[in-house]
Amino acid sequence: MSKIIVRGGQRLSGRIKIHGAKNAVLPIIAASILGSEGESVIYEAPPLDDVIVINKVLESLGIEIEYKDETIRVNAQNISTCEASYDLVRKMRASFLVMGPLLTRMGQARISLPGGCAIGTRPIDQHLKGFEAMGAEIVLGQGFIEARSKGRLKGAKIYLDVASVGATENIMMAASLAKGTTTIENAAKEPEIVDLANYLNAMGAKIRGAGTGLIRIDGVERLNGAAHTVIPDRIEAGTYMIAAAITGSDLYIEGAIGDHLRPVISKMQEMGVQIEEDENGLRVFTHGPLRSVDVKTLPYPGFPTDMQSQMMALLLTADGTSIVTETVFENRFMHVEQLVNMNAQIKVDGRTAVINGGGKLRGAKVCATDLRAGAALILAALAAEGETEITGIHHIDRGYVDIASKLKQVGADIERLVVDTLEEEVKKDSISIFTISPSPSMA
Ligand SMILES: CC(=O)N[C@H]1[C@@H](OP(=O)(O)OP(=O)(O)OC[C@H]2O[C@@H](n3ccc(=O)[nH]c3=O)[C@H](O)[C@@H]2O)O[C@H](CO)[C@@H](O)[C@@H]1O
Ligand SMILES: C=C(OP(=O)(O)O)C(=O)O
Repeated sequence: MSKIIVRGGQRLSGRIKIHGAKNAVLPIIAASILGSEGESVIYEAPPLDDVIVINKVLESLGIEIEYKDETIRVNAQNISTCEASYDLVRKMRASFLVMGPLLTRMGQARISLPGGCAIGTRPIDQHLKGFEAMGAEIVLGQGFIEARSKGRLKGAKIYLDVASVGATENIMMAASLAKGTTTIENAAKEPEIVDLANYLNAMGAKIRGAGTGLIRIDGVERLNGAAHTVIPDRIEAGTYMIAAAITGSDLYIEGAIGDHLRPVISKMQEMGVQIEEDENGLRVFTHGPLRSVDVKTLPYPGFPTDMQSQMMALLLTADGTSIVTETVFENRFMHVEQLVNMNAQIKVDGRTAVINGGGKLRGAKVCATDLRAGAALILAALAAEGETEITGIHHIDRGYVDIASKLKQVGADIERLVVDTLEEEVKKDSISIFTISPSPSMA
């Protein structure tokens, strides 16, 4: 088991380079299933545990896949089975994104039910509603979902009850090979949806309106492999922006796209953080104390739920009382208990947390209960007095490449102990097909 040790109080300076976006690359890898001829080449694929898992899902379907130097090559000409096993799907919910591509290309898919996770129940009813509207028959079995279609799926008008990111992606992929036109109303507008649509269009799909609430997909008869470069990870970028602000430092976040981070930039500026944008990234620095603000998470372009816990860590260092309301997931305050162990003053009532900022954070032994909770603990630890020991690091590895070494390089007193290289972790998990460069923090 690995753990991260942080001794707080260091000023940071320099540049941090942002990797490709986890939440963009996962659906893009799933979409590569649709390419019946030619190779897909996916650049800027971050070396994350989640990427390894979805690659393994594709491999288990008989697809040829190679992952080297942050580039994934997929040859999906032959697919030998339409079933994704429980062992893989339980490791990562996003595995369910292979349902749409398999169903539309092969006429059937059988996927284990993705489990609930720490941040909420996370149903998939909107994905299934979309597939059914396109003519698929859905069978819910013991622990699995099977979808079948007689012939090609048919284009349909689909209204999503919630602007679900995953449902929008799954339906968009399924509709790409359907007969006729599909419209998705109340579609999610996240930049990752636009990135997926760009990749699908490069494969030969006809998608318009991605990034708005109304997406129109004119189905085509076949799609082929294509080359695509994944967008930078806005949540990774936002996390390092907060690292700069929480330590009163000056950091340049290389690769961050300001337009993808508008709600985060705006809230941080409201707090008094200085942010300068240019075409290559963002400079984040502070002058003087920060002010409290209220934050409500919402689907894009609202404040991202994936930045809520990190923002809460920052609000602990601001003068005054802040209110954080989580509207996207019903159980995403698991980090509060851990932050309270670090002397944070936070009270939770349902979906609202009241944060009394300005007190001294103290180092403690804490546990990452989920991915972004883990990021928030690292951030709080950077600002805390004394030493913090963070366990549950496997959650953080799902979404951050080399977080400890990236922060160390800009001056943080941080180390990762009892280290396995990604390669060793992969071996333990009997994954042998990938060649992965050892990551600096783990070597
Ligand atoms: C791999 C990936 O991209 N993960 C992101 C994706 O997750 P994911 O795609 O799972 O999140 P959704 O947008 O689907 O979920 C948003 C809300 O809709 C609900 N819902 C969703 C689907 C459904 O069929 N029925 C339903 O009720 C969920 O329970 C949740 O309350 O978007 C989330 C919201 O921005 C982010 O936190 C995750 O990081
Ligand atoms: C919740 C997240 O991811 P996932 O949907 O993969 O669990 C996240 O990235 O914060």
